This record gives sequence, C-alpha cells and structure tokens, in this order.
Amino acid sequence: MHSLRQRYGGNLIHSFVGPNMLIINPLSTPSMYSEKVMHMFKGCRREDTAPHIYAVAQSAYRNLLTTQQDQSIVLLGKSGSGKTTNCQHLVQYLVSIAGSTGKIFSAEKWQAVYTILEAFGNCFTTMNTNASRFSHVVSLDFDQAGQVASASIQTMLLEKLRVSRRPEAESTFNVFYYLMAGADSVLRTELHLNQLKESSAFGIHPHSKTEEKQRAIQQFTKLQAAMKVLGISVEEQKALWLILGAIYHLGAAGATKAGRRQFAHHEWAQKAAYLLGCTLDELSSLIFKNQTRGMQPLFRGGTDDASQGCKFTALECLESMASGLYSEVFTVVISLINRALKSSQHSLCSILIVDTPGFQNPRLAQQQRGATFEELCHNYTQERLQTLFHERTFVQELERYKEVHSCRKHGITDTYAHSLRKLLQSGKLTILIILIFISGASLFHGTDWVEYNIQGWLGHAKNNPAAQSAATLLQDSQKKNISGLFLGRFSGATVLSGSIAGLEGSSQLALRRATSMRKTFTTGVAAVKKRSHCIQVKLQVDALIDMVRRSKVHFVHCLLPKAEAFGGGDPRVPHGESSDSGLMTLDVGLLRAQLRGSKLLDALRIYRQGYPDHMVFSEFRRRFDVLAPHLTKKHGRNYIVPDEKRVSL
Ligand SMILES: Nc1ncnc2c1ncn2[C@@H]1O[C@H](COP(=O)(O)OP(=O)(O)OP(=O)(O)O)[C@@H](O)[C@H]1O
Repeated sequence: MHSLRQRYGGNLIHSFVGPNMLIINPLSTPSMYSEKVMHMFKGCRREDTAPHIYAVAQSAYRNLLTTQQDQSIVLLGKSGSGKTTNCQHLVQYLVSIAGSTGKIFSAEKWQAVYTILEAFGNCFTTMNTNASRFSHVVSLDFDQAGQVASASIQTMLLEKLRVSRRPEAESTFNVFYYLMAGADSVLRTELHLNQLKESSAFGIHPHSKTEEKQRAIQQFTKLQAAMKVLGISVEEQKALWLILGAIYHLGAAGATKAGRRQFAHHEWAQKAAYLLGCTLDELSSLIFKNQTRGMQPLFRGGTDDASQGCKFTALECLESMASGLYSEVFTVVISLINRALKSSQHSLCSILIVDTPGFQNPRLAQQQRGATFEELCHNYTQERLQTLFHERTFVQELERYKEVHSCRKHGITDTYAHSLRKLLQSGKLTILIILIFISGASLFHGTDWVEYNIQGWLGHAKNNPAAQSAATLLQDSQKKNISGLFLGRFSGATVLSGSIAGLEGSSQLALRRATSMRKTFTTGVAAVKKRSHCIQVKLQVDALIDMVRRSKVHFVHCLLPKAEAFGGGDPRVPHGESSDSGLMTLDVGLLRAQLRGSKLLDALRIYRQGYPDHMVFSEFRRRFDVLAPHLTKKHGRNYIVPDEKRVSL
C-alpha cells in the first residue's frame, strides 16, 4: 500500500504485480500516452520495461510472435476505474506498433470505432459520467509477418432495457441526447423532433443545461464524422436516426395503465409508425396484440405462458418493443463497424481485448437504493472473469507444481491451499447469484457488500414477444433504407441475434470464434431455454469465458483512487497541477478493499515463492533448439518426447 501511494503521488499510476498489471485511475490527463512513448516499448521484453499499459500490449504481442498462440488481455475493476480508457490505449498501441497489411487499420479508424461505441453503448451513471453498458471483445488477427491482417468487434450483454427504464438520476444512451441536440433543421423536421413532449414513458428528455447541449451538439458532429470514416453511408445513418426517433416517439406515446392494452397518445404513436415505415395498426398489433404468439417456456417451471394468457402490462409491452428496437440498432451498428474492419488477408493468431462494464455498487456512490437486475448482470460478468483470474493464477499453477512434484520442496503448498479455499468461496458466489432470483439477498464482491432490490426481477425471466417482433418490423419496413439495412444482414447469426453482435467477421479466425459461440447457445439445456433473459445472460458470459479460456490471458486490474470520483461533474484536472493529484488524495480504505477483493497480494506471494516464469518443454525446444543443432539434426524439429514431464524432474 505504501509503495502504491508513493508511486501514485509521483504520477506513476502503473505497477507490475507479478505477471499482472495494476493501474490506479489518475482522474486527470497525464501525458504518458503518445507515439513517442509507444516506441520506447517496441520490441522490449516485459522485464526490461517500466510498468505501463503499453508494456502489457507489448508483452502480449511478443508472446504471440514467439509462441504463435492466441493472447487475451482482460481488464478488471469497478465501474469508472478506467478499463475502457486502457482498452483504447491497448488497441492504439498494437495497431501502431504492429502496423497493418496495406495500412488498413489506421489510428483514425479506431478512434472512429470508439466514438461510435461511446455514443451507442455509453451513458451517465452514478458511478461513471460515461459508463459502458455493454461488454465487448476487440479481436486483432495477425498474419505471419506480425501485422494486423483483420479485426472485428463482438459485443454482448447490452443493457437494452435502459432505453425505457433505469435508476433515477441516470441517463439513457448518449446517442439520444446527441441526436436531439445535434440534428439539423431538415433532419429534425423529418424525425418530427421540432416539437418535443414534456412527459415520456421512457423518461427521454433533451439536455436542459446550455453547456451539456453544446457538448451534445459537438458529439453529434463527431459521431457523423466517425461514421463517414467507417464508410457508413448517409442513407444508412438516416435509417438509424429514424429508428431512434421512433423510440423517442414511442416513449411519448406511452401506454394505458388499465383496461385494454394500447397506446395512451395515438398521435405520437402515429409518428413512431411513420418513422418505422409501418401503419399504426401494424405497430399497435405487434406491440400489444401478439402477446400469445411465440411465447416460450418460463424460466421457472417450464409453464407455457400462451396457455395462461398474457402476463405483461401495456407498458411492459411498449418497453420491450423499444428495447428490442434499440438492440437491433446496436447490432446493426456493430455489424457496420465490422464491415469497415474486415479484410480478406490470411491471419494466423489473435489478440483479444476484453472490456466489460465494471463492478457496480450504488452504495459506493452514496445511493440509497438497492442494485438493479442489470447491475447484477454486470457484477456476474466481473465475478466470472475474476474467477478466471483465480483459476489461471492459483488452480492451474497448483496443478502444474503438483505435476513436477516441487510443491513441498518450495514450501508453497499452504499458500496454495489457502488461495484455493478462497477460490472455492468465490465459486459459491455464482450459486448465490442463482439463489438470489428466488429469495433475494445481498452479495459480496471481493470485500464489497452489495444490496440488491429484487422487485420485478421475475419479469426478467419471461420472454416478451414484442422484443422479437422488433426485428420483423424493421425487416418488413416500407422505408427502403431501414429494410435494406436489416434484411439479410444477420442471415448467419440469427441464433444469437439480440444477444451477441458482431459475429459476421470474415477472417477464418473470426469464423472459428463465431462457431464456438454459436455452439454455446445451441447445445444441451441452452438450446431449450436460451430465450429466457436470465439464461441468455449466463450463456453470453459462458461464450465470453470460453473464448478467452483458449488463449494465454494477461490481466489488467484497474483501481479507483477515491469514491468521490463517481458521477457528479468532471473531476479531471491536468495531472500534477493541483494538490488534488498528490499522495493525500488516495482513499486508502477504498484502495485496500479493492486490493483484497482482487486477490492480487495472494497472487504476488505465489509469484515470489514459486517459479515465476515457465514454458512447456516443446516450447522450450522450439525456442532454443538452434543452440543444439546436432540434436535437431538427429531427431528432427518435430520430434515428440513421449513424457515431457520427465524432463523437468
Ligand atoms: N489512464 C487514464 N488516463 C486518463 N484518464 C483516465 C485513465 N483511466 C481512466 N481515466 C478517466 O476515468 C474515467 C472513467 O474511465 P472509464 O470510462 O475508462 O472507466 P471504466 O472502468 O471503463 O468504467 P465502466 O466500467 O463504468 O465502463 C474517464 O473519464 C476516463 O477518461
């Protein structure tokens, strides 16, 4: 702790913790990221460099080149701790240093990708003024020469319900504010946004403060420019704005609270129908009347809802349609991004960078409310990634040591056993999370106690057909630019449509990843229950973990320096210019809790007591056989030792 405080006080936000990287959010804009700094790390071994996020990227890249094995970089930490920011630095480093075949992946292109993701997937929350509300994996596929040959993005676990419902004091997705503030008069007229309604069932209102409005206008211009960089045509952009406009109008239309399920204000619903390219009757029937069509078994008990009549209120139906439409928009945006990133170059292996929404606890942001279902989903993903960290750091290490019979010799058995016990404790969490659906409870994340408010959660287990109707509605739209965008785009990915986006990658490696993800959704119980929202969440996380598990994983732990960093205004100042960036501003209690929760100290202890670096014998031979040419000559390069374990004894 002393060491971390000293370093942070000296503007050193990065530290190596054994093989892991720890980064404390500087809450400022330090000048440690530039092309000049990138070149200081180029070609270096990790042991020879200072701790930096670029050192992690370089280490993964070097490993990829020397072993030709897929690498993953997984970012862990609380919401607002800096995962997405570091993810962007990792991508920028790899693309700049490795270069790309025919220079197809410029830094400008990646900047555009992140501008679009930020607009469609981020929002204001009490923990982060610009929080990501979806998980994403950036895959960079490298060719024989070590250059980026193709790239793609897969996204999952989008918090789509946020469009219509969210905790008080939080916002919907940024793009709505950008569009409402930045649309020019022609677009505004076309979307019927000249007159806005004061009340909205979805609580979507334009910014009222001048500076927020100003910023939103700038962001909309930036977003349009980014879309242009990625080759998204004006017509395609228009289709997206039409659907977003329609979602706004659906909120203004609202739904009846009692009696027949229908719109509360038909004139606004009419505008939504017009923008979507259908009639009011068609829209109304898809939202409110199709409720018994295509119903799936419930999460619990397997009862068929169709036999019991519809259980959804009119507002729930409306919300499902809105979130279904937004989910389709998001999926198509990811698909358009991937269209700009794809290439037909042959690639050998990949680096995957995994960024998911950080751990959420409203109590940390001084909120007097229990955490929501969506927050549970983000926490569940973080827990599963944290469990992967345990598995790689403790369980696999222990097994390896057992294999070479060296545990006792080095006296590390006890430490391992202790760590293993902790691992088992964290394993119980997953079971508890399932129990929570039934009983309602609080959960630990590391050392952090989270209270959940489980009201209305059973509704999440049900599958509202209005959400599925959204896809049909868009494909059948009378507006050619809308139907053109949605028809045929997902022909190969229908199984996963609405859950994992971006599986249309063209490289062989991308196709392999897509096939393996599809398998997760189509085998065993998953095939039957995949339409339940809760099961979908689990399957998406399973698919994510499966994808990462096949590779060599590098972990980056991002920490928050103090709780005041959450929400409320912009705490950013140029680093080092204010007393705010010094030693005293670290919240030691918060930092200690995060360190304990991450189990980084246990990992460090094991790293110091055991053999920190190792490689399997075949790899050792591949790397060093040039030093013993007579043996290579005798046995050949591909000679296989039947029992390689014996070599280490
Ligand atoms: N290394 C860094 N340098 C400069 N600013 C940073 C750094 N890390 C984080 N920040 C700033 O901290 C804020 C939160 O960061 P970011 O959005 O990346 O967090 P996150 O962990 O991805 O959050 P969430 O999980 O909620 O999406 C941003 O304003 C970002 O600019």
